[in-house]
Amino acid sequence: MKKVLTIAGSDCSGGAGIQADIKTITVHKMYAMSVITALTAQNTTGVYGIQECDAEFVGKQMDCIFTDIRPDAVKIGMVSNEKIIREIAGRLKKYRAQDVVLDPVMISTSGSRLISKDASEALKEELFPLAAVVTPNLMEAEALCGFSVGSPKDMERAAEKIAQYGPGAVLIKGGHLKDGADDLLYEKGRCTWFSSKRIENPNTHGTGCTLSSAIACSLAAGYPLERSVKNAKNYLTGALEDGLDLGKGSGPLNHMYRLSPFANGYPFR
Ligand SMILES: Nc1ncnc2c1ncn2[C@@H]1O[C@H](COP(=O)(O)OP(=O)(O)OP(=O)(O)O)[C@@H](O)[C@H]1O
Ligand SMILES: Cc1ncc(COP(=O)(O)O)c(N)n1
Repeated sequence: MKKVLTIAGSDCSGGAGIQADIKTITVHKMYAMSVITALTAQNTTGVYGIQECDAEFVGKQMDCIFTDIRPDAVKIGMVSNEKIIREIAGRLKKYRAQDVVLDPVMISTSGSRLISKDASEALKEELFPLAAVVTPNLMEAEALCGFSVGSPKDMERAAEKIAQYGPGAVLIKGGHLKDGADDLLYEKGRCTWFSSKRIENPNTHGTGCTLSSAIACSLAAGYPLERSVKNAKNYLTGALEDGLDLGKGSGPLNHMYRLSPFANGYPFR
């Protein structure tokens, strides 16, 4: 059984963060482990409170995992302050973690800041060089590269700039584009586009968390990055297309949307 670790914040309403990650990993028939960096009080309408975890305790959780059940891949989501980021980076290096997928979560769909302003620098310096791929959305790409990113051409320019922070690759997600929902993978100077039709569903809470966990699962299964992104995009599209409608705001995805193809193990071969 492949093992995948998520290092992220808890979303008590189950749509994003740790909960979305564990659902994704489990539906991929893999063993999910979690290091919780923060508790959030949130639901489909917004984020109403954040309780950060003590940084040393984040490190302790990582020690417990890496010295016992070693993960085949790691997904990183919400890491809200510099101390937590440094603790995570130190442990990833110490344990030589492989196949790290970093979702640089900055602001929630509902508009709340999930990372402190000064932590963005630490994220770039400490965690980007350890990641096989980083997966910013358009707004995060803007914050990282310092110019506005609203078109496919901008995405290509932004990816090239973000790649300079040292990750293996950059995937800029196009979920917030005006037309379509095309994602751009920039790897070793090469751009590959992953196109999909735009699904008219306002319930997109946790799409980024789900995509990054699904990429980590495919990497854990041994697929190369490009194919892993393709698999993850297919998984995400199915979970969004299913049209689950829960809560009063932007609701969660349906991870059980086609459970039967998963019955015999990893479904994308
Ligand atoms: N309406 C949509 N139709 C089709 N695909 C979408 C749609 N919205 C988002 N996606 C896809 O979902 C994935 C996540 O992209 P998005 O840009 O929404 O990330 P995000 O903003 O980080 O997500 P989150 O909502 O978790 O913060 C991408 O593969 C994107 O193309
Ligand atoms: C704990 C946690 N992690 C990540 C997100 C981002 O997801 P979204 O942008 O869909 O709100 C979130 N809302 N909460």
